[in-house]
Amino acid sequence: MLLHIPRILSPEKAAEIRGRLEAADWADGRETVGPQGARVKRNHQLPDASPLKAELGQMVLDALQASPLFFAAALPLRILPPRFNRYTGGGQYGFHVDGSVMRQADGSHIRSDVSCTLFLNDPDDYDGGELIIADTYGEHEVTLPAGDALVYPSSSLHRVAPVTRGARIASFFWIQSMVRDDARRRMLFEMDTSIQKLIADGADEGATLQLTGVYHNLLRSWAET
Ligand SMILES: O=C(O)CCC(=O)C(=O)O
Ligand SMILES: [Fe+2]
Repeated sequence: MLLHIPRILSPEKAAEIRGRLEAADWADGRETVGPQGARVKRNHQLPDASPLKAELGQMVLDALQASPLFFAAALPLRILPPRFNRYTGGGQYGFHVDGSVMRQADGSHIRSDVSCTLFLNDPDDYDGGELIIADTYGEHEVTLPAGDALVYPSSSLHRVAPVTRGARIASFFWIQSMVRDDARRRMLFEMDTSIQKLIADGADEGATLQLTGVYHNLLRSWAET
């Protein structure tokens, strides 16, 4: 499931993070991928050991905590510390699939079920830079306003088109979901959003209670914790 999540960060918070990133020491993005990714990856990232990465990453995690839509869509169990990237001067990231199991600093591992790009500047600031995700319906091209995020299955082939003017700045990270299967996670998300709408529309209480029970019982049988 591809889902646009508006306003994870307010425009002010996104601007604050951008300001902090302006003076940052960027490293070659190829340092954090395997050989397959390195062949097609041409961008910059904050180094994993950078204190700024940890500080800004915590701001992103705090903002995610406050987003019920992100929670409903990703059903996060663990989130890898957010990273930050920048594409300029033709920088791009060719088609690749994200690593399936990622090692954390403490030696534990996270399975990537859901990938997320949180856009930190507006599409007017650059040309190109579309996040292009391939699925069975074809290719979806996405650029979003600063502060908005896209979640997409980590299993999908995706790429970032060359940035031919300006700079594209984003945070990106991976989530191990309580529900590993994308199709199940999508059904739960759709059920959750319809229940919320029925409740907001004042639907019959007994019926919404029963549906809420079905939601939780499905989650109970599918969730890994
Ligand atoms: O920059 C992006 O939007 C995505 C980056 C990406 O796909 C990755 O680093 O694996
Ligand atoms: Fe990726």
